[in-house]
Amino acid sequence: MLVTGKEILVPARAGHYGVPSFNTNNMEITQAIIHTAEKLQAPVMVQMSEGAIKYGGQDLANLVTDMAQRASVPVALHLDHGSSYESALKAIKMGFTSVMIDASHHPFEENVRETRRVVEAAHAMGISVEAELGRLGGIEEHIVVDEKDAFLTDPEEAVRFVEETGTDYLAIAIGTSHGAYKGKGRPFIDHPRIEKIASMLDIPLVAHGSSGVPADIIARFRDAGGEIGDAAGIADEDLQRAVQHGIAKVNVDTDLRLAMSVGSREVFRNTPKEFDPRKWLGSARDLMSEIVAYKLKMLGAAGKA
Ligand SMILES: O=C(COP(=O)(O)O)NO
Ligand SMILES: [Ca+2]
Ligand code: NA
Ligand SMILES: [Zn+2]
Repeated sequence: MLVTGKEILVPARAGHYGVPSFNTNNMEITQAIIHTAEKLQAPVMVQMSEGAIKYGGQDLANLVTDMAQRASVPVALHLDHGSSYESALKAIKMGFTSVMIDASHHPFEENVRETRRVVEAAHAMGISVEAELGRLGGIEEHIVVDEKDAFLTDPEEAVRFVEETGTDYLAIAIGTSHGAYKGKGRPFIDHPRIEKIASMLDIPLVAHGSSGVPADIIARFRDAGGEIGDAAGIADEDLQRAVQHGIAKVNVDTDLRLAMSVGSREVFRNTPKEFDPRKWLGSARDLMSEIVAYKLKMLGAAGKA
């Protein structure tokens, strides 16, 4: 069933498990996410960035909301990194049941103002809101935040921010970053900071940049002709500890991008004569489904529908 993000994330925080929020851009990714969640009887969130909206538009939004409505588990359609009030409202008009307003690169007061506007409008329409305080390293679709400008979320500021905005859940910067290169070796996750914020805020917390960038997928990507540098992701143990302490939504995009690429590239490499798209798209869907299943189990969402 199609539900709001709040209906999925409030139980997740209370139950000390994480719900992955996977980015989608097409039918196969969406099927891998929702069909696997149904198999594992897990709640799940499907998210579209503004780039995905540009790429798939209402066609893709309708595909997601239709599959979500027919699903046997709770599914939300979430706007990832909404960059303005207009973008958030447009997404709600398109059928999204959860919207992020990402104004975290602005000064605190401006972030509060922008976020509060979205919260008032979204709540008037029964839609839940994600906001962000703090700045992740890496590339957020519309802005590049380089390391020196990245700053971790201040707990006291977070309390003030939630009081002044009324946001339903809060994305915090605690050491993760977007993309395949999250740092040399195992990225530092600031668990004391997560635990301090969680002790002061009872709303669900969100971890962006949480892909694991698994070594076996990276090796298969290279073996199938892909080129990638020394990629590194977030360790499962760090996510499993984080979801014990307030993180309820775990954003994953890179891992499915890599899996989709590996699934298709291996078909191109193994069967050069193949020209039935269902062969490489189906292989991509299968590998993405494996990744989705792993995440749902690892984060504890399996069986929680
Ligand atoms: O935060 C993310 C995705 O992060 P990854 O690049 O680690 O998948 N989307 O909003
Ligand atoms: Ca941001
Ligand atoms: Na988001
Ligand atoms: Zn993100």
